[in-house]
Amino acid sequence: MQMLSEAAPGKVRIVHGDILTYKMEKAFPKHLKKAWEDEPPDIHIIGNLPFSVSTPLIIKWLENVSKKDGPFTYGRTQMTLTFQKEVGERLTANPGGKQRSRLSIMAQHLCSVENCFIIPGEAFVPKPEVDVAVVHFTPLVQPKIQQPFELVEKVVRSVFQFRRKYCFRGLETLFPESGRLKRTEQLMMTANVDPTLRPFQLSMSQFRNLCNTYRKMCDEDSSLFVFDYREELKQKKTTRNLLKSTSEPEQTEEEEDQL
Ligand SMILES: C[S@@+](CC[C@H](N)C(=O)[O-])C[C@H]1O[C@@H](n2cnc3c(N)ncnc32)[C@H](O)[C@@H]1O
Repeated sequence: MQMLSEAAPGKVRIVHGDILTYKMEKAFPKHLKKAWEDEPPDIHIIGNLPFSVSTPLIIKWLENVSKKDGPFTYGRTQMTLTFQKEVGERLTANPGGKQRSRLSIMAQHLCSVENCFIIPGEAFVPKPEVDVAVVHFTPLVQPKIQQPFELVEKVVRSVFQFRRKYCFRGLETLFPESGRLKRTEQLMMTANVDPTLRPFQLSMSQFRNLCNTYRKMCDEDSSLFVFDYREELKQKKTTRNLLKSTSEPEQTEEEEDQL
């Protein structure tokens, strides 16, 4: 790095810092800024980071894309980053694909994502245990789901939490126990999604319909978005433990899923 800086005086600036906290919005000259609808700016983020950093970082940057802040205050800044091969496959997986997951929807609803090529592990010294995928991201002018990042995250996380079950099972967890079945049916019918599809089979437009319908339900019931299924489970467990001495232990839904 130092040699690179010396070989190109005035052209290379090296910043020693943590990429997870570095304020990228201050890194480049203001005149490079482009309007969001314009072509991407003359700024390209390239990173070959440890896998433990690149995955949390892409989630953070996807949130920045959604909010048009951080590196995306300059417009639709493009990124080329390396990931463990399997993570690269998840980022680019299509509906029905084995690797279709939360990351596929979170990345593809905000960016056009391209798996450029694979670098075999042997290319590195010391050789890592896994192959490396080089993935390119260009933020979309119009996200495919036009809802806040946190809402999309919540719906997508719920769908994929029971990967091998019908998508109905995961979506149920968006609703409190009282009225859960009725509201899940209402969500699926309004969004026109077959409840017996598996999470990995859902298309982007089905996720969009689910997010839009869930948003309407949240607008009608202000307590819905903050509802936390895990918290409800925890409270049920506490109540059960209190009653344990007088009754047989009951099996919770979460435990059932682990069997
Ligand atoms: C796989 S090496 C790549 C080195 C070089 N960039 C290349 O492509 O040949 C990963 C580099 O990321 C650096 N790194 C690790 N965590 C980081 C972080 N949080 N912020 C910035 N750099 C980090 C490491 O020090 C290491 O130099």
